[in-house]
Amino acid sequence: MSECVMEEEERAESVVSSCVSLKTDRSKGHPLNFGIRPQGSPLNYQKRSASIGDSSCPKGEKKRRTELQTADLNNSVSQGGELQEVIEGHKMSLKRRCEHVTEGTHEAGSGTLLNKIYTELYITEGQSEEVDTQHEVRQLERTSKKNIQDTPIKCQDIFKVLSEQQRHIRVVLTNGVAGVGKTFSVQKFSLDWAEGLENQDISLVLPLSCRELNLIRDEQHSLLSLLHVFHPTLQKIRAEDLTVWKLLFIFDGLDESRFSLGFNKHQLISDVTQVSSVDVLLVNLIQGNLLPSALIWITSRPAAAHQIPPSCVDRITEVRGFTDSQKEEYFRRRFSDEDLSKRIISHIKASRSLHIMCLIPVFCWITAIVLEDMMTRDQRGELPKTLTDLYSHFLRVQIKRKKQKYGGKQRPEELTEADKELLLKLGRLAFEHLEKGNIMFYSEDLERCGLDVSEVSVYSGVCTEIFKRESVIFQKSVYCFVHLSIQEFLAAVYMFHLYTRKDTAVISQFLKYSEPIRFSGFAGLYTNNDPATSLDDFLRRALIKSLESENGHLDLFVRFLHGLSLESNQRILGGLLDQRNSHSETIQKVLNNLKEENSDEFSPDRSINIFHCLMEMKDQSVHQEIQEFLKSGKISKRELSEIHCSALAYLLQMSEEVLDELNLQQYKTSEEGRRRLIPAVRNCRKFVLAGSFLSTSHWEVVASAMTSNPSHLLELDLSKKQNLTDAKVKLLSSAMMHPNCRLETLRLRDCNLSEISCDSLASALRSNPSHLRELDLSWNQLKDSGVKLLCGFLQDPNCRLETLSSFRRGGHTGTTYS
Ligand SMILES: Nc1ncnc2c1ncn2[C@@H]1O[C@H](COP(=O)(O)OP(=O)(O)OP(=O)(O)O)[C@@H](O)[C@H]1O
Repeated sequence: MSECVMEEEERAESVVSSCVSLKTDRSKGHPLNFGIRPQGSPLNYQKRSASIGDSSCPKGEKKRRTELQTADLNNSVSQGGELQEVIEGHKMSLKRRCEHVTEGTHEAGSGTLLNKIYTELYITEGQSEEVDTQHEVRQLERTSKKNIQDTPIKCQDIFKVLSEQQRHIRVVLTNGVAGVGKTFSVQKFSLDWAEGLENQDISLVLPLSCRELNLIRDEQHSLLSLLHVFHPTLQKIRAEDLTVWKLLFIFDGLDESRFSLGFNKHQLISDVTQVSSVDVLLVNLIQGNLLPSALIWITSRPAAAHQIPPSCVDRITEVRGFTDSQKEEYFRRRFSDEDLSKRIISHIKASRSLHIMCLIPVFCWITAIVLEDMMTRDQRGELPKTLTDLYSHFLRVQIKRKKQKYGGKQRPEELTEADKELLLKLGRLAFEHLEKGNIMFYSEDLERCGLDVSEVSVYSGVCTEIFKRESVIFQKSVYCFVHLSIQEFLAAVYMFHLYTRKDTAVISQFLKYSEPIRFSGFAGLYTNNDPATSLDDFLRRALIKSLESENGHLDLFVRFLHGLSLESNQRILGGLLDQRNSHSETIQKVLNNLKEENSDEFSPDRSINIFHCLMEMKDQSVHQEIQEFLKSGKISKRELSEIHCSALAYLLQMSEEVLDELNLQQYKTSEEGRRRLIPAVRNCRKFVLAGSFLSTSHWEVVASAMTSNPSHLLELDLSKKQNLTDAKVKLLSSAMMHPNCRLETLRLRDCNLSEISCDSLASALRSNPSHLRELDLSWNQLKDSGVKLLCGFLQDPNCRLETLSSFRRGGHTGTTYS
């Protein structure tokens, strides 16, 4: 081991408690540049600060101790009080920035105290699978079940070495869906540091939001000048200071960055005064070419996290939102009126979908705003139970707040023509950018939709101006909806409005199918450009459009669209939508369409959204029938329709209990119905799939069940699947290679396996050999070469296989290994 590596390990050891062992290969292959040791690196300080992480230390005492330690550090690294002053100045400035939160309803900087409302979040080390392929609201439904195998980690500990297997943690990547609390975590971490409470071994915490960095993406900067721009209090620091201090750079919201990180091909930079573009500086920092001892924390929504190569990351964490008790804690902290918080908590507990949604803090915030308003005024209406209900109320509360704040002659509940116009322009912005997948808008984007920037800032609860403070440095403001789901809601409001106004041009453009219509139910009914005439026709075509989306980016939009067709929801919106189309016969037609929809061509995950649309329309019949079906225990007796199967798949997937066996043949339903049940494979131990034909999207769901964290699937029986092509075996084999896969039994009897398939299986078995106990390959016409490939695996010392059955059609005997 080279000397410099040892030095790095010593440093790593020194910042955490003494029980840490250095023996690990976790950071193997990480391109850390250990060769450059910062001059006068404060090793001594770090050793002395080892007890900082001691959570048993009372807060006051901890603060006093850490203040002494920080002072000690700063004296040792700076050659005078001047730099100490710089640090103190930076701490004060950061504290000012972070101590208040802006939650959309306040002017920047004038909001609530962070420490008053901050509620501990559930953060885990590692991350759940397939987070990047599904719409975020669907992900949250899936992640709402807490996994037993998850390792929780506290926000303030993310750079600490917590187990014997870990070594120095330099780069941390924190994933999390929109609104889950990543920025709040960054803010809390920074505030605790600035107040001298946590992580005092770090000399400077330097948050840099990617939104802000976007604004200089076309400029050239050195790392030093970048810091001067974003942290003006650091004007006095020099290049040498950066190399001796322990710095933490926080890049918040990688998903919002509009620059691309080229890790493979970029200019090498190791000097903090060398000028380049922001993306190149970032890549060099992450790779450790620039300031190799600096800590880096990157936060991102899951879809963008892949930009950072795994080899550069020492720890991945995932913000999972609030656990059930944290949800309650949130509402208790938020309201000083104990009775009100109790009533809100019990309402949320009584509504399953609201309760699930509140896993994400931003939904807690929306729910808190709506329920507080409804419960504290004299109101007779029903409390919201569906998402459309909730979001309609949210919009109404925002309108009311605006009226109270800025005055106006009419009653706060009433919408003026100007209000309507403004909301619809916002809706247009939301819709046009939702289609393109955009969540951030510049003034030009607003102007294109006829929005006056000053109007938008008045609606601060709906569309937040994010760049207030920085406007001194930058001329450009950036806007976004406070949460993607609000953008989706307003987009649906806009689209529904266009429908009621018969604005066929935009509607037809939106509904245009990407391919000729292939559905049996639709054949001959429409041509691509036919305008939607009736409400049921319009909603049906919007649904198909959403089913066609690969990542489900229109799922929530289409759910809202269905919800908005109900008069009860339109009424909440106070005249924003025309109510003339919602006759009960039309509504019944829409419901029937949803129940009879043929969606066999799409992923079964997408089909579940049809059931959600039904729920948004407050049709509980399918849900109730499935609950009765489950209670009856007679699963093979009752005939199930396709929509029943989607509802069942959803309930089984979300169930707290893991199903022992999912055998598709046991259900009395059509072939499509069986395929719609497949998402339930994610929550069962044994999956039996005989007969049914599955397309790639179905196999992908099975593979995702094998790789999810944790994976419950222990036994997979695919016997008699003659159409198990090489490509599908390859998909399954790749899933078997995944470290999360725990499959113990795999039955592939009579599957017509080719040599290529045997090869894929053999490589999977070799790369992840420790789980599989039983492999049944009987009644396949395996060639000798295929058998040889598989037998190679039997010699692997890690092979745990106990039974390998390989009868051939000719009747050779199988072999049992123990
Ligand atoms: N720990 C928390 N305690 C209390 N409220 C929270 C917490 N975390 C988040 N929130 C609420 O959720 C909102 C969204 O949080 P935040 O901006 O941190 O999410 P995010 O993960 O950064 O989202 P995005 O990816 O959309 O930027 C906050 O404005 C706040 O209302």
